[in-house]
Amino acid sequence: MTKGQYDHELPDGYPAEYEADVVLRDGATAHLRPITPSDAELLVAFYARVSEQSKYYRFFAPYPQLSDRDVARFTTVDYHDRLALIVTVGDEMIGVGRYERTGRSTAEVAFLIEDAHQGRGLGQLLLEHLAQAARENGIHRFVAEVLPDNRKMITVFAEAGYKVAREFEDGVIMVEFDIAPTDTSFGVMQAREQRSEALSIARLLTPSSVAVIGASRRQGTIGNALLRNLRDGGFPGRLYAVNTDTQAMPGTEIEGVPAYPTIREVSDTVDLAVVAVKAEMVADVVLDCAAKGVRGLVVVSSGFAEIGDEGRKRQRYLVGLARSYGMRVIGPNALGVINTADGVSLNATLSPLMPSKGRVAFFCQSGALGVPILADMVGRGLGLSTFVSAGNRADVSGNDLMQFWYSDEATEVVLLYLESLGNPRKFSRVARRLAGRKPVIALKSGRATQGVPVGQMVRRSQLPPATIESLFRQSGLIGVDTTGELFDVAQLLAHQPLPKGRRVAIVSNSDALTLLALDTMAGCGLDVAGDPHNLSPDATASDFGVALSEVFADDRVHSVVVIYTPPVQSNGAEVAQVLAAAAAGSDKPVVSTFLASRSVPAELRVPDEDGGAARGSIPSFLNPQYAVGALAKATQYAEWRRRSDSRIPDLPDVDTAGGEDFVAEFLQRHPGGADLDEADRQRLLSFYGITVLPAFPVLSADEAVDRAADLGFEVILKATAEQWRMRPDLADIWRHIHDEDDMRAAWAEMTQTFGVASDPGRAQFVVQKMAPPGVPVVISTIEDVSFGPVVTFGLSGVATDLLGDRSYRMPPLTTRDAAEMVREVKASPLLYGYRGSDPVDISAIENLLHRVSRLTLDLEEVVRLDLRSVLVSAQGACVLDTRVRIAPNEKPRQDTPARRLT
Ligand SMILES: CC(=O)SCCNC(=O)CCNC(=O)[C@H](O)C(C)(C)COP(=O)(O)OP(=O)(O)OC[C@H]1O[C@@H](n2cnc3c(N)ncnc32)[C@H](O)[C@@H]1OP(=O)(O)O
Repeated sequence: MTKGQYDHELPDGYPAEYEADVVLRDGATAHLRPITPSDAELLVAFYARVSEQSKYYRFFAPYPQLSDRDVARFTTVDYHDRLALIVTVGDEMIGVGRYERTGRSTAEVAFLIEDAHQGRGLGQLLLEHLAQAARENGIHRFVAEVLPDNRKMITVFAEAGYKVAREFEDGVIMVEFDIAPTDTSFGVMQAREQRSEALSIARLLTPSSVAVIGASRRQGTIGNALLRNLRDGGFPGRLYAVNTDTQAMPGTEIEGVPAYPTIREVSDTVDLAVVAVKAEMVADVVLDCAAKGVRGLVVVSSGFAEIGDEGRKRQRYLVGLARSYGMRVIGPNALGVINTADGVSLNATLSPLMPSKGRVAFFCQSGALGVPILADMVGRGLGLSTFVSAGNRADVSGNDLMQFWYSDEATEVVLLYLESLGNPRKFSRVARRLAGRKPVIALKSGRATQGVPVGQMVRRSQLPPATIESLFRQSGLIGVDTTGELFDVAQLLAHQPLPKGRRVAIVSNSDALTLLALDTMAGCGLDVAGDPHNLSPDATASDFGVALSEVFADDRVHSVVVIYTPPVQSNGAEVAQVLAAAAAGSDKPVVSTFLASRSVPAELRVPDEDGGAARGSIPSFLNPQYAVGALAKATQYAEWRRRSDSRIPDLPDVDTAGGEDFVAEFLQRHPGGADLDEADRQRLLSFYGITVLPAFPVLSADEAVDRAADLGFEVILKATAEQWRMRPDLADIWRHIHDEDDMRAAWAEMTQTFGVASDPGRAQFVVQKMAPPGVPVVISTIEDVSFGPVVTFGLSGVATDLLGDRSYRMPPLTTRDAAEMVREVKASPLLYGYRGSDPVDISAIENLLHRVSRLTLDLEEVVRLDLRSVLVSAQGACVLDTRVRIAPNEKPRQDTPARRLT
């Protein structure tokens, strides 16, 4: 292996003077430079095995460039004020890290640290090594970055006495390690994952050379179409056709492209392989690609997870194989990828139409929809940056792409067509981060419950369809219902600024269309800024000009809708020119309904250097409802972006480790999972600072009286069985008890109403101290197949239940999320003081919501958590009744060989 074989782009912020030649302890020299994401990526792409006696790490499934006898060695050198970690294989250095001393005791680790939930990951080993090296060098502390969702790991550190220091804007937490003088074992670490993910996707999407494997000579076949589309899409790099049925002879061509029987015979390097051979042959092709040093695969072939168990096995094998050679895979069963960037112009898809270069990126989960959707984009003249239809998403997922687009400068707007959300816990975090930087418009199908095609791979959400919109909104996603709307909103956001508020001015020469616009505005929360400028049907361009200059100058106007219906003697071009001139340079977004167009008409276009529509171009919609609808979505998104009070509260009293230990111990007692009894529920919730008013099971009237006396009256006597709780026709399941006589009378009555216990040994009633009166509310969590954990809130009662009056959010909850959850339910006025009642302590509800959210995120095994009776009053919240279920976590981990150390 030679130096320079890997990319060494330095991340921002590393001064060049960190580069230097240094002499290693054993006398060898090495060129020292900061570790880069690609170094780190390279390192974690190895499987490593540790020889306990030495500091040598053996790679047994190495990069193609390394043989399985290669041994990586980690050496630490002291270089001026910095320590450097040098990773060498044989005589060659494959990675260099530096950790920096400030004073004599602090060092910083600039490393990618790999997730090591299962066993000891390479990142963990690196850390152990660093700790050792630090100790040897008299360094007592260093700092590493951790992603906040890795709570388990943070807990491990906290327990071991490491400080979790600061939380940064993009959610990275710095952990400070105090290096103990003796052995230190590190827990799970994951950092810079996003940067590394983005980097590998960027490489995959910008190949200099591409081979189509299975490039058929027969027109009309998939392999042939892929080759032609690449060729005709203007790919400027080197293109090769691979077809086993060709001669290994110079000059052999398919579709005018140099052809070879296998990729191994291509004399050039190949960056990307587009694979369209029968599923059974894909693994062999992958091995050939690995030998060739290919970096990425787009596997179009079907016959994988979508066909059942056998295909799933084949898919796992494919991904494992590819990743063990450091290759990323798009697919299998993929439509492919497009990258319109200058100098790339890559159309590795089955779509013969390639949209022009633009600022919109598109992740399309459906292959079948991909082709018509791309055609629609071309029809609308909507420019594209990248398009990915990743098929079964066995390796590269929508989440990965969102991470890539976060830092992709060519992309300003992201479109998602989703059928399911992959890893939902990750989805909300990644989406929220991306949406904080650029608009993300999402169309989610898979809401229907009837008539769903058999064998559909999509996991169906159990949540009421309307809640999907609110879950999207929480993450800052712009949810839409149709592909038309997807592009309408994209047209607007790709070309116009975000509205600064809700007030809209309408300038129109059609009363009928103005009315339609006003109706739509009323329905979607936009306000009218003053009276509409209703011009006569035969208004001239200068009439429009006067009205437009007024609204653009008016500070009360946040955005402008222009409706123009041309009279018979059309002067459309003139009106368009006037509009374009009036809008130029304005920071108010403008939308129009103009000559029944649904793109950016030539007159309203600000051309960019490629002849496309640049920012400032004014999109035009088929009718004013579409225009206003798109504006409303943009306005909501802009409001989300402006929110400043979105903080995830700290909850310092939460004892995650206590909760985890409890769950582990509970699962030992109940290996298959079980509902928790009263005492266990109290204990578990106490780790999260949730106090439940104790309830004492009683078996007889005498016992009930004794208990009540112990507690001191006032108490309640409550029936506990599930079947009674749910029956609206029965009298109250609990009674307020003042004294012994009350208790005896109530006992007699209630045992009469609810029947005598079938099992006399099992208590059917509990005695509980009387809680202060308040409004009863419910807080629960649901584990949804599509969205992952979801926290819900509502007021108790049959009516609110029937109406489904609940709010839903994905954890973690920000302070804003919790506040909105409470306000959003229709019955919420009862909490804020209704008809003379005292307002309740809203912050107590919000506090409980945060604790429940945190517990759900921390303890995945808690599959159900209901605080099903919480009384809230002006004095606070009192939790009366809960239900909790713990079950073993059977979700398969998304481990791939490159991420696991075996
Ligand atoms: C919903 C969407 O649209 S998204 C897209 C999802 N993907 C799909 O729908 C793809 C579905 N189709 C498949 O998966 C098919 O199996 C395909 C397209 C991969 C292969 O199609 P087939 O026509 O069966 O392939 P076939 O075995 O005939 O080989 C095609 C060509 O590749 C060549 N070939 C076969 N194996 C290899 C190989 N290992 N290496 C190189 N070339 C090969 C053959 O020589 C043949 O060339 P020819 O047509 O010039 O004679």
